[in-house]
Amino acid sequence: MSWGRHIAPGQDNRKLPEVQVVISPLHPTRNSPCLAVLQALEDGLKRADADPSVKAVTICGENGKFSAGADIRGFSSPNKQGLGLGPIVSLIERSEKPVVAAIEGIALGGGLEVTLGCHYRIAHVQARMGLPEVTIGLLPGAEGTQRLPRLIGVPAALDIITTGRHISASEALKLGLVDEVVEENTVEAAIRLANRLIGQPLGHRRLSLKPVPKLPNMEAFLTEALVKVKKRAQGCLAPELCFQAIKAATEQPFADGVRKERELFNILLTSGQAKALQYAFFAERAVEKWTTPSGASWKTASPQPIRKAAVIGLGTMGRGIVTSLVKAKIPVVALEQDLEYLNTGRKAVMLLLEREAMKMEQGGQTLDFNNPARLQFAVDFDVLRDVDLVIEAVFENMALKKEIFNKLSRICKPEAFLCTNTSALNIDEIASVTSRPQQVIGTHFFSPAHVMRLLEIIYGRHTSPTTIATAMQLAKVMKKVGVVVGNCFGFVGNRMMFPYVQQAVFLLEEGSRPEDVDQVLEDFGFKIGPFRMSDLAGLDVGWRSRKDQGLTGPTLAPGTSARQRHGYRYSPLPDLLCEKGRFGQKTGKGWYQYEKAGGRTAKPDPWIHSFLSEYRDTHQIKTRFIDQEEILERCLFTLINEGFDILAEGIASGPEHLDVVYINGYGWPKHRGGPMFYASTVGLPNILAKLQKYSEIHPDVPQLRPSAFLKKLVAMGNPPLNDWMSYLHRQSNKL
Ligand SMILES: CCCCCCCC/C=C\C=C\CC(=O)SCCNC(=O)CCNC(=O)[C@H](O)C(C)(C)COP(=O)(O)OP(=O)(O)OC[C@H]1O[C@@H](n2cnc3c(N)ncnc32)[C@H](O)[C@@H]1OP(=O)(O)O
Repeated sequence: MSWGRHIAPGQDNRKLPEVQVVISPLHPTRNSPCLAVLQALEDGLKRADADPSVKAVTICGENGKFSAGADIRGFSSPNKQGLGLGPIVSLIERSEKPVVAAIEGIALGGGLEVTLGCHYRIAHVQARMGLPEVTIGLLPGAEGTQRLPRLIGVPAALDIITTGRHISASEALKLGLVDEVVEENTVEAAIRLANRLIGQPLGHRRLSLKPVPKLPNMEAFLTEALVKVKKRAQGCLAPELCFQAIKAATEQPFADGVRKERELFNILLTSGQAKALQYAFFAERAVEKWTTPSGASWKTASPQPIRKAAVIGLGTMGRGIVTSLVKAKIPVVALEQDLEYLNTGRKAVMLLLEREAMKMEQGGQTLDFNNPARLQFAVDFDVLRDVDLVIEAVFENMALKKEIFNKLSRICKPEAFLCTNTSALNIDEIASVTSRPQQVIGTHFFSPAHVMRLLEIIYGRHTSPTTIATAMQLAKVMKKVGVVVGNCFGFVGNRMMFPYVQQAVFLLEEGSRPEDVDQVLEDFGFKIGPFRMSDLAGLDVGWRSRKDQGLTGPTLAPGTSARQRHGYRYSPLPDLLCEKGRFGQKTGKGWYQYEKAGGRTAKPDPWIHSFLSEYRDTHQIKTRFIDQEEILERCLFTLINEGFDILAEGIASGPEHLDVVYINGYGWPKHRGGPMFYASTVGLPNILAKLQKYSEIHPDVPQLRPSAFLKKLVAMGNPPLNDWMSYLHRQSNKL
């Protein structure tokens, strides 16, 4: 931080003296001396106040960035930061000399709270503002929950604080969060304004002295708002506590509201949820720095530019992928096998794009998709000659994919990248039919592809670092989180999902009902339990895959035991449902019943209950009561156990990768940090002990047998998650 006299350029000859206070940089370094920044700000203000030659103050950031707020790592250090900013904001507000904030770049969190203490705020047209504390499990604890509603009213403050969303300068101006938006030099504009304000009364600009603007029916508004906040939060504490703090602003004087804010902030700060959310923040950034076991890395690989892309197949996935590419402003050719499929696909894509355009318009943005240079539909592979990258998104069938890749290899220009959207198939086998396996890569999108943030990026044996870097860059441009993983059946996400779903089905065999299992996992925080998920995705998808694997259907060897495959436990329950045409929502019946085919409201189905009971009788399974703890442990611990195997095999380069996959692709509750982070909070010895217990009871379920890597970590003394990977190749004499 620096401070000094500042004479605004282009001023009149009176040359009014003032102070420019420069505050914290955009990216606080790891151990950013935040307290030092605060101290310097306080000292600067006090000196400005004491110096009679100083008539006004402007506060701005360094290098064209106002502030990204506190260094998030500081919240988990013993000397927790953030608590000291409130009094400084008050100090700014109390200043008898006008204080103007010059907001450039970003003003987030504590940074924005500083501006709320200022008497005026000027923002650059490209600046973004927000109070994202809720996203890291906190609330704006420097009196922000008390000042913002006084400035812009309760509904807008509630929206900004409970969602943590960033807003543009133009929206900030509309809301009254800033007084002026400028296109030129913001600091100079702020200095000019500060000079004009010298000697003018400031009382009405001190937000702590203002009442919260009234609403015709504040109580009813708040009641309704709380329901919405809780629904969105799905077990996450921070949004509700943000709400409570804002409610306090509507009911209590400023000082009491600040006390309440502090009390709520401390609850959040010491909650495990804040720690988990802050871990998730850094995990998402850590996975950008990908590496592979062969030594390829983000540091040395450079992405190639993608000027034009193609998508093959306009089914559900292809439509979403095309929409994402158009939104990312990448010209795209959408290809289908014949005109009939093309027309159906085109209509669906246009509908998606129209909806997206409408959403974007609300945020003041436009989406240009009616331009053939941006989006072209075709049935002829010849149009793919000049594209830089193709994403194949056809049916999950190896023979079909190989046929397409062979064709692509012959038609596309030699430097084009060939991506396959698959959720499980072998990338090497697909690449083997091309003459450029180094440019073949898996890009596993999640449905709906234009909404879901995860992109699993799967490298094969021959995939080049440039290809990985290009796919990662594509993910970034599409505003997705790319996670680089190795090639194995189901990759990371589905491979971990398999034992989870398998346990859920075994629990039904033993005595649970679908709604019991779903409830436990939804109470844990999953957006949707495994059976509701299966009904949504369609039971026929897994059925087809099991038929392909010879686990069921006509290729199954005669005399195979109904509940065993290859000597291990198998449940035919999902197959039996499919044989009865119960594919889930699409047929109106699955694990639940629906109001009609395509219906969305799942209702427990008495038919399923009696079907399960008959099934247990047939197979002489004694129905038993299964408690919530067992449901949770068997489903989650087998998923986590698979995660340890994945790490040990080098399929993912760290636990953060698995966590980012699960948070962004599988509805894992972010406030629990992802499955591997959750495992670290439960304690690896506890997980191991439970797996051992369940494995003894169910010796024919290999997924319950503790992973060797998990055992090793326990033997090594349950090290912190950050250190796990360093134990992978260390010898343990305790094993
Ligand atoms: C004097 C007044 C100023 C205020 C000083 C602070 C005083 C503290 C007192 C009060 C506390 C108040 C509460 C808070 O402020 S909580 C923090 C609120 N802020 C945030 O949540 C912002 C989080 N950051 C982001 O949203 C983005 O990083 C963004 C700033 C928008 C930049 O995005 P982008 O350009 O895409 O860059 P990256 O996200 O990849 O980030 C680059 C690297 O910077 C690291 N980073 C970013 N923000 C923080 C942060 N707040 N704390 C610690 N580290 C941060 C990020 O991890 C990347 O690191 P690396 O390169 O190692 O991966």
